[in-house]
Amino acid sequence: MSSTGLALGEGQRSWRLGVMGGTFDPIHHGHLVAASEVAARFGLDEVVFVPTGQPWQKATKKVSPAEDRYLMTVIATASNPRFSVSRVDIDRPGDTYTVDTLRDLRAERGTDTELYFITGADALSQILTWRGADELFELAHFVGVSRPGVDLQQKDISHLPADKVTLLEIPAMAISSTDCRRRTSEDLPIWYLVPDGIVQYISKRGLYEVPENKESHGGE
Ligand SMILES: Nc1ncnc2c1ncn2[C@@H]1O[C@H](COP(=O)(O)OP(=O)(O)OP(=O)(O)O)[C@@H](O)[C@H]1O
Ligand SMILES: O=C(O)c1ccc[n+]([C@@H]2O[C@H](COP(=O)([O-])O)[C@@H](O)[C@H]2O)c1
Repeated sequence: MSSTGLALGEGQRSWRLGVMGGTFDPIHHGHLVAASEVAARFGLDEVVFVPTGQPWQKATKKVSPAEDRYLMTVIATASNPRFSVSRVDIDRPGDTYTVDTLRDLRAERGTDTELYFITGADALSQILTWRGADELFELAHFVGVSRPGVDLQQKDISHLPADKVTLLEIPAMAISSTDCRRRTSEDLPIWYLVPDGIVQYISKRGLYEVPENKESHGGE
């Protein structure tokens, strides 16, 4: 890794680190394809997956324990040498904000690391509602990826700094965590929507067995 704390020498370039933040409840192939595609298109050296601690925008929904979401993310990414997982968000108390995620990764990896935050294009168009929106663009470049149901041509990002934001069409994967949870609760298969190890983990831990609308808010 280039994050040695020493200045970069001549001919060396900074380490390009993709940051894929998500609730990952559970992680699925849509997330993995998005990370892989952005890595290829931006020449990223590594993509770090960062499971959220407490996603404040999902405060009224039941979210599985952070350790389950973290372990599923580790299992799903283990076979790719360029993928890694960070605990920065789940180890930080309180609600999760991306500005804290990026500050922590910057402090951990050093200033010779360029950060590329990967998110759905739908989320990206809302980014000015995120905490510390101005600082976000100083810390990272933002890549908004397509997902089924989101028309990139319709996304207006003219209010965002043009040199800090890119929209990227990726292979369409009509998969959502919501649908994986619903299918599990209805005893329908999720094979091939998520990596095999995630099917096994969900079954072993009994996650999502009760329909979401029958549960009270739980989480941590
Ligand atoms: N199928 C997909 N294709 C591309 N991007 C996706 C896909 N699913 C999720 N993402 C993006 O990955 C990031 C993390 O997503 P998240 O963990 O919330 O998954 P999700 O499937 O959207 O979950 P939920 O259905 O519970 O809202 C978000 O920025 C989201 O837009
Ligand atoms: O910082 C914020 O205010 C903020 C608001 C909404 C979402 N995010 C981040 O966007 C990523 C995807 O979030 P989600 O809820 O779609 O899983 C995840 O890393 C969140 O922490 C961040």
